[in-house]
Amino acid sequence: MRLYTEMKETVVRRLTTFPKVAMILGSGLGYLTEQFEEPLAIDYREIPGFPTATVEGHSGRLVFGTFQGLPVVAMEGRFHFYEGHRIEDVSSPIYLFKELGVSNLLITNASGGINRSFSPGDIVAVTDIINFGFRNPLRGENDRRYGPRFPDMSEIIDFAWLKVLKSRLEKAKIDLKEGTYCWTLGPSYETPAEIRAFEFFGADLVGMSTVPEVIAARHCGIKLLVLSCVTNMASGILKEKLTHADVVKTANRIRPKFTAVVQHAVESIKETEQ
Ligand SMILES: O=P(O)(O)O[C@H]1O[C@H](CO)[C@@H](O)[C@H]1O
Ligand code: HPA
Repeated sequence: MRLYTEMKETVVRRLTTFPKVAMILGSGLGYLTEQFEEPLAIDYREIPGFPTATVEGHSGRLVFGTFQGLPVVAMEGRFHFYEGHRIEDVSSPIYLFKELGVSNLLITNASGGINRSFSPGDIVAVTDIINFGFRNPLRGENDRRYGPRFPDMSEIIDFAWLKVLKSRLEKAKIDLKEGTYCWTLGPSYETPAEIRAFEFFGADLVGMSTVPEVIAARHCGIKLLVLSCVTNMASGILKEKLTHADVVKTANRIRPKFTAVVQHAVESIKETEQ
């Protein structure tokens, strides 16, 4: 689509190396870009047609650099449907990544834990999703240059990539759980009755992002891994009230562990290619 090539042209003018790996950093997880060598930040406002990030904990920059020896780009701040963006704009960064030649995408998010074996601070590899936002970014005319009209969704992530990551984390004695992520539109948190319903339908985690990005990544064939930080137990599971300030606080609390898991995830890419 013309829009994505325009976005690409603006970004490319500033780059010396094309990224191989892209990351979308969830609420409170933007600190990861501090680990990048030779960082180059581009404000979303500089990119034509790119939406702007409005949520606290999402600073609104594309940061390029080197991480674990690989050229990377990270979104410090993602787009959520509840901010008022069109659903196709929520997923537009994925197509920019595709245009830039990105082969691997690591999506991260903050989520509420529905599965009672999870605790705040846990990191969960998302292995499946439920679209309870009932919106699809592929609605409308399909651009066949990116992918098919009816993309397969039977395996949303790259399980070979996850396998390597799990074996690395086992050796490093870092715990990684697995689960199904359920998307709600937000921005209000869920009610206890909604969480009971989502639990019945097989959800382990709940959040207000990720699913449109996953659908777009499957559409255009980028290898995907999704890591969720459980920042709180979902509504009604504990007595506490939910606040975004607490979500960001917990995401910050697990900074060393989360950084280590992402380092291993990027290192794992090298191993899957051997
Ligand atoms: O999914 P991310 O962007 O990490 O953020 C999560 O945290 C916010 C709510 O606290 C919502 O935006 C929810 O989706
Ligand atoms: N619900 C929805 N989104 C979230 C939550 C939650 O409990 N925690 C972090 N993001």
